Amino acid sequence: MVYRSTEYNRVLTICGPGNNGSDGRVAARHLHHFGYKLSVYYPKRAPKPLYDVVILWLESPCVPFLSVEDLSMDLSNDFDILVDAMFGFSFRGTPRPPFDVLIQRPISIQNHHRMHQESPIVVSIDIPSGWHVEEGDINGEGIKPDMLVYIL
Ligand SMILES: NC(=O)C1=CN([C@@H]2O[C@H](COP(=O)(O)OP(=O)(O)OC[C@H]3O[C@@H](n4cnc5c(N)ncnc54)[C@H](O)[C@@H]3O)[C@@H](O)[C@H]2O)[C@@H](O)CC1
Repeated sequence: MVYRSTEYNRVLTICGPGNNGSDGRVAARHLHHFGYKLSVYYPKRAPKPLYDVVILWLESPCVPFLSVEDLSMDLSNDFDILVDAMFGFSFRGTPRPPFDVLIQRPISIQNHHRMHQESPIVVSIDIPSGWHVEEGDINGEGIKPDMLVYIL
């Protein structure tokens, strides 16, 4: 582990509506068992049985699913790691609500805090959210993660 749970304990996983979001919830489950303190934000739930199973694995007092009201304006106060599981290789165009605002939150944290104080580490799964799978960060508004987790 590069970012050990003893140092980087509080993790927020932000999940999108597709399989990238499912990867995020599976990652959350594993991280919980590795000793991290997990929270999951999954604002746009897709009605798919497989996705429901992954939610059932997770939903417990130990891994809260947050509502938008639970998210503080400045996520850097509450979390040491943000897991970006919003979009993977099927992302197209520019982000639609609520992800237009959500994608901006890790980016603005990185821009505002990095020079002055510690900010949460941003870890993207498969593809940084907002990037086109082949053409990259076309709009220049995608997430620039500290770490990308990609499994061949
Ligand atoms: N297919 C595979 O081989 C595997 C895929 N996996 C994961 O699944 C990801 C791909 O999953 P999906 O194909 O479900 O796609 P994504 O999870 O990348 O996203 C699809 C969802 O995003 C929405 N969306 C696309 N563009 C949007 C925009 N501009 N604004 C708002 N919503 C938008 C779509 O309507 C759809 O609901 C991969 O990147 C990877 O993380 C892994 O689970 C393992 C295997």
